[in-house]
Amino acid sequence: MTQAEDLAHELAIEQAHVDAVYARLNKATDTARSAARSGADMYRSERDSWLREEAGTALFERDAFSFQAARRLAELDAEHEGLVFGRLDLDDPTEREIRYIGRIGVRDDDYEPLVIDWRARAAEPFYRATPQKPMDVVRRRVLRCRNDRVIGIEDDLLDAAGNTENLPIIGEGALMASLARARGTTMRDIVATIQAEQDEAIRADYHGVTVISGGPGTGKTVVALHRAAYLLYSNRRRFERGGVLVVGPGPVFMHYIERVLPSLGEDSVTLRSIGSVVSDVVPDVSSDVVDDAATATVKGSLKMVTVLRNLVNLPLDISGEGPSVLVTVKGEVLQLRPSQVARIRAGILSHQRVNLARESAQKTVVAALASQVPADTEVDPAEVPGLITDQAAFAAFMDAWWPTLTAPQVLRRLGDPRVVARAAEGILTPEQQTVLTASYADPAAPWTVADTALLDELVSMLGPVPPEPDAEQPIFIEGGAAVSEFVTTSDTWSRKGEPDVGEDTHATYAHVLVDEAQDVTPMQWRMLRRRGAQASWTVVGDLAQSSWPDLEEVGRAVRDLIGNAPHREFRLSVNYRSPAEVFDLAARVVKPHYPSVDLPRAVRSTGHEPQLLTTTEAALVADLADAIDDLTGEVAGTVGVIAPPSRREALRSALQQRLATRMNPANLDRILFPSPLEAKGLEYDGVVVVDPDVIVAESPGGIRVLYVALTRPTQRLVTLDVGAPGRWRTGIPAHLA
Ligand SMILES: Nc1ncnc2c1ncn2[C@@H]1O[C@H](COP(=O)(O)OP(=O)(O)OP(=O)(O)O)[C@@H](O)[C@H]1O
Repeated sequence: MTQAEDLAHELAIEQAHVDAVYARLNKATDTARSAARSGADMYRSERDSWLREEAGTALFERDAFSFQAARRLAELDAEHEGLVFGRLDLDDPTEREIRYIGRIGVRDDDYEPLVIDWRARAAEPFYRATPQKPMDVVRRRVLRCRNDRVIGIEDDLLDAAGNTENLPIIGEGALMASLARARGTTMRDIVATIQAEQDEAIRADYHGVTVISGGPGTGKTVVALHRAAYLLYSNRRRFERGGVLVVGPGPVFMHYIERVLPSLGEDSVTLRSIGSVVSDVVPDVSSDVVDDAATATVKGSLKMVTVLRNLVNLPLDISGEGPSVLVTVKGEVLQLRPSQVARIRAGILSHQRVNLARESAQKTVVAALASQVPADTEVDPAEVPGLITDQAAFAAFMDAWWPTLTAPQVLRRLGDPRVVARAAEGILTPEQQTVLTASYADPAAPWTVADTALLDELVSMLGPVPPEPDAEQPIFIEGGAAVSEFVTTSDTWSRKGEPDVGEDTHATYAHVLVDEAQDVTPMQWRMLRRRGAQASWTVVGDLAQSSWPDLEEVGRAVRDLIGNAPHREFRLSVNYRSPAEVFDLAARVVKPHYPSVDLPRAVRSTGHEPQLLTTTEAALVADLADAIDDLTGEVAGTVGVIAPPSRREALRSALQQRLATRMNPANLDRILFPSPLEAKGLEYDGVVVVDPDVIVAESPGGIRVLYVALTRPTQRLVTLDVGAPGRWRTGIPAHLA
């Protein structure tokens, strides 16, 4: 047979099997629907009307198995990628065996596997077998399908000495074919081409902490997502009930990865950007606004824990000497001076949380006032507390002195330099205090990503907001001390409609997966750990890509998380994203600054060296437009334009106008303008990095953020210096520079 005939023959064989799988699933779907219709409630799942594996006790196990598969089929259909993607031809000494591997497992009427779930043990050789250690596999085959049609085949011969009779080898290898494909705007799963070192990390034990590290493009993110799917498969009861939380750097990244788990048939994982983790305890707060470098550094530091604790303990009015309280009981004047009131507050807050301590604060004040009633008065001592608390002046004092506090109210107080001076005294330098105050100067400014971790910290310091009957608003404080400063700096003072801090229960999960962990600040780690007090963890990152200035601090945060828990580490060593030519340049840029950088091996070469261009300020927009235009012609997928934050908006609007007049609209949609931080974790077929020196200057991560930008292309890289060749080029060989 010719090669083409071989291929046609093999495609027909595989199509027949895939047809059998879909026929079985269609049957299961029909049966499941009619069972659901017949009102068999015991078989209903909590989430929808499909039958659950666990609930189907009265069914044969094979039916439950297929029902579960049918339930997931709806998700998978949307992906247009094949349900069945692999085949193993095994040759053990006794017989030849064929195993089909797919996104879900399906069995035939006799409970024989038609397809094995990729996460099952029997599928392991698909990922682990090598020519050196074939694990009885003679031929590994990857099937490319579009919906239910088989459209391509890629084979690896793993055991040339095995029985290869009637086993033609087709194609040139699935991995390379997959890597060369154009990229769209969302990440694809890699279930058909997971490599052995990746598979080990995916299937690692779940207890304690699993750390996955590796350079750019080594598949850390995609591996971590497959691991989440694997954990759900191998321990569904535990992880589906307890929940799996996946945290990534920002909404753009979350959008990029959001289809991967559904394409693996998993829809029960919670995805959150780091700026939206807090939304379970401070509803409506979710941010993708990034502070400037100096502010982010202050807000991310552990020093803020003490600053916030001081802030919570600080009297609400710091302009005067503080409130006093004065009541009369049967003609007796009872009063506490401001210093006495302040002492009581400090004493209570040393061991109780504000929102839980109002009752004991009131009791303490009442007791101190009652003790002033002379022994010889006629009043029954048991009645004194009631006589005090019944008075409007006392109620007003309590409301002003001890209002229920919400985290947003308290954090906004940092807009007042006097408050910052008191709360941060001896903790932050005067410069840091100025930076902090400035960032809260505008009470209407949106919360930033760094603020969300501070809000989360405050929620746990303040305690839950108690459900309150409609209380009177505070009117005045004895002695004229007003609370107006507090009211005006808070945009959420009104009790009606204020963002309710809610229960003190942060949502907790059985497994927390943290991607781009090198950028998680110490304050953010505290926020994440509240979500996983009993959880096991997967932590994914690459120190060389960190935007945080203090790498030692990043390492310490992960060591603290591990503590005494069991843990394991995996290092991924192959860069599947960047062509070798591009990665070589990026490595030369980062290495001198960061000699211990973990540089992966780039497996693919395109033959295209990066283009290092220089332009002038005046010609920047025109030259950039030309570079983008060229790239859209050279690559089939996306083009990313990564410019320094200070230039980004102006460039984007200038370019949009210019490009709209000369490019076809379909190509315009392929062009994206991420900020250097947003580009983290993402990839584009072509990338233009604009003004690299300024990207370095504007980020606390410096050169490491440029390294991130340079490692985003899957095909072509262009850099554009403005004015003169940038300093970042120092050390790059002449033929490139
Ligand atoms: N085994 C594989 N088969 C096919 N593609 C793969 C494989 N492993 C990784 N890739 C692809 O390589 C690219 C990089 O993967 P991913 O984004 O997960 O890397 P990363 O290590 O998280 O990168 P970075 O640190 O730069 O964010 C993705 O397009 C991914 O699909």
